Amino acid sequence: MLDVENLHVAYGQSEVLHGMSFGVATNEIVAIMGRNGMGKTTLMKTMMGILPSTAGSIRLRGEDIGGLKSHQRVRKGVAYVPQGRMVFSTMTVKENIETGLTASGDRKVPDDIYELFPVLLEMKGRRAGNLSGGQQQQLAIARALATKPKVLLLDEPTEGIQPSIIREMARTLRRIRDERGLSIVVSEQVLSFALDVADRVLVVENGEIVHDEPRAALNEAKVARYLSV
Ligand SMILES: Nc1ncnc2c1ncn2[C@@H]1O[C@H](COP(=O)(O)OP(=O)(O)OP(=O)(O)O)[C@@H](O)[C@H]1O
Repeated sequence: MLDVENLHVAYGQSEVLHGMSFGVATNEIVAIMGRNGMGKTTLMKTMMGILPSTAGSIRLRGEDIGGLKSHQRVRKGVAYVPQGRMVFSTMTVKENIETGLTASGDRKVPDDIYELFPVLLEMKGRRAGNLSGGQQQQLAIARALATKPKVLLLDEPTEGIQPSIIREMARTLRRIRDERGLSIVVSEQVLSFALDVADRVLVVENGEIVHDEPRAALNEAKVARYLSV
């Protein structure tokens, strides 16, 4: 579904991704793990077209999308839940979700989005800024799903969220994958969440992928060592 090959990204003269390659299959959930500053956000932003790459390719179902602008990538089926959620705090919950509809062409928020996140239906008239962190994360995911994506990118969705909600989020993401046949790429520092949610775990260290293993065969101790400072 998604193929990243030899991706290089730099801020000015300083290269931070040094030739990353990986693929994500249809229906697969891949967790990209790594400590702060290792390049996860840079990778996510580059896949979404927010940052340019200096070399390499990004293909969606074989089509090179690396030259497209973000909004064009959304129309091709890539959706993004940024770090820190970035909901529009003065807009209502419903209005936030509706911003995703321009890409799908739907005129109203599909019922199945509120079925996934009943709390958003309850709160659809409230300003997003008044929601809790966990509710805002659900809203950011709902907004992304409103674009009807094939690939969902989430940047550190568990950041600042309490453990019970983190477990629920893992279940919800697997349900989204099962029901919609999506591919999901999630960057993460919390190993227990990655183990709950992912089919495959990659580790990024200093802008390179240093570990890539299916969940079922994962050497947890080795991954934990990469994550410890
Ligand atoms: N705007 C920028 N200008 C210059 N360097 C940057 C910029 N943004 C990030 N970097 C550097 O790029 C490297 C990768 O940062 P990135 O934010 O991608 O890491 P990360 O793994 O997502 O970390 P975090 O978990 O803190 O988000 C770091 O060394 C960081 O200092």
